[in-house]
Amino acid sequence: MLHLASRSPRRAELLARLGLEFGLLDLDVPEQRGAGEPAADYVRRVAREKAGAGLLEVVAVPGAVVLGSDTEVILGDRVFGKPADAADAAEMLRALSGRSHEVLTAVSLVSAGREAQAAVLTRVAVETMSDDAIARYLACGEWQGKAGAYAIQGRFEAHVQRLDGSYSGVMGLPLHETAGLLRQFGLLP
Ligand SMILES: Cc1cn([C@H]2C[C@H](O)[C@@H](COP(=O)(O)OP(=O)(O)OP(=O)(O)O)O2)c(=O)[nH]c1=O
Repeated sequence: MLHLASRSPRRAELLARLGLEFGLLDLDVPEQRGAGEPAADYVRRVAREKAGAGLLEVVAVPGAVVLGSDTEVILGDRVFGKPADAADAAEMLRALSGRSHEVLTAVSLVSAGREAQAAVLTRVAVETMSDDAIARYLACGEWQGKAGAYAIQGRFEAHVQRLDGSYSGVMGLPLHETAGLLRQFGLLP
């Protein structure tokens, strides 16, 4: 039985598209990047920790497999997680305006005896946004709880010039790579 260790409704919606049944685990795993920790190591570590924390909850269930995932927005040496408030979100959007950044999502699958992971990097080019355009976007509220203060699956897509990589990965769960991991665990044909 598969369990999704996530509070993100997007991840549940995306996973459901693969057509398999799964349970939901409500966990709160701290996301704190270590000093000097490379972004890719950080995203992979947090995804593994989410899956590992989930496994502790269901370890008594025979055949339990847990999926954990993490998404961060990377701009040079800066890593943007979920903004703390509107001011933080405004700062992130000003930094992303008029340039390309990367969205990195790692997915971990763990069971009692096994672990596997995939990570997907997607390049996203954002048009130049005026302060007014940023203020209008912030007013719609969709930035809340999203890495980098935007949700590509909503109004923000109008500001995206190009995307090279995985659209579902930007939303939080790259479906092609996730299906590959689930196949390795015998959960998908
Ligand atoms: C960039 C981007 C991020 N996001 C979301 C995906 C993730 O839910 C969130 C990044 O935060 P995460 O810490 O990866 O996930 P989460 O806290 O929402 O959920 P959980 O840890 O319980 O699984 O940002 C979008 O929905 N659209 C986007 O375009």
